[in-house]
Amino acid sequence: MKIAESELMLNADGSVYHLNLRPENIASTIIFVGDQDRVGKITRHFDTVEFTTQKREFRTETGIYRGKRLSVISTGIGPDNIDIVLNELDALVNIDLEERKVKKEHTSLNIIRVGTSGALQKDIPVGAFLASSFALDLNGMLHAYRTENITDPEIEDAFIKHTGWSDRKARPLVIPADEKLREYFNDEEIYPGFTATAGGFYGPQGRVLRLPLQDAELNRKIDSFIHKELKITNLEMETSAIYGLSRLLGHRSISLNAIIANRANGTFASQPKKIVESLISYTLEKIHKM
Ligand SMILES: O=P(O)(O)O[C@H]1O[C@H](CO)[C@@H](O)[C@H]1O
Ligand SMILES: O=c1cc[nH]c(=O)[nH]1
Repeated sequence: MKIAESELMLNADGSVYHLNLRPENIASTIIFVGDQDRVGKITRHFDTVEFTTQKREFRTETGIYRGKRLSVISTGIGPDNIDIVLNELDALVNIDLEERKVKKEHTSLNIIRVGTSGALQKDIPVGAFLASSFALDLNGMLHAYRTENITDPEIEDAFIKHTGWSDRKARPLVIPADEKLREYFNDEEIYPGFTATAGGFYGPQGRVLRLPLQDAELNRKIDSFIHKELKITNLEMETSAIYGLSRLLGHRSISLNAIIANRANGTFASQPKKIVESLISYTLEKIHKM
């Protein structure tokens, strides 16, 4: 079936609407970052950069890092942007853009997020690296899709009960990382994590500046949730959306985060950029050996 022009929007040069990319512009291993300025901080380690583009917050650079072709894409902030980035990347590899038809053969991408995050547990220090074994979706974007086969209702129900989760908010969803990537990034330099993904930075992550929260105790209840030794480790704004859409579309993903704040201790890194730089070096070395 042909996909209508209004559903798969393309630019005049045939590139996908928001990312400005054509199929030949991307590698099969893609690093996601939130911040568009982080793209160059990664590709400056590359031997060569063959392609660069940017539209809005979505910057892409593709090149060679120690013999391996990689793309780096900035996703901007939040799960709503991940909906755009993952659907458009998937279209680049799994839809014939000229015919506007889904290809018979499926192509799977490797997606590795290099992000920043705030730890929720006192014992995960600022400066640590964390690989999310699981994601807890607190924002709801994924409910637009059929998620019943990729989520974990047992943990979700326990979390809903423990927190007294308001039924006026979207049901939280638990989604695992890709098993092979999780195994590969399971080493002593990096904390294994259960990452909560919020739809905002302030209220949705329990921060109070001037506005009172719907549930002032929610962060404390998230911190104290334990299910079969699993504790929620950190808060950020993309991981669950990446895991959910990757699973639904048949791609492999893992999210790595530089811990730049500790919410339980009330601390913030004096040099967050340095922590991100170290996570970039760590990640590139691991990808090189993959
Ligand atoms: O540093 P990035 O990758 O953007 O990640 C984190 O930082 C942003 C908020 O400051 C959110 O996108 C959050 O997920
Ligand atoms: O606390 C934090 C730190 C970085 N990014 C977030 O989304 N939250």
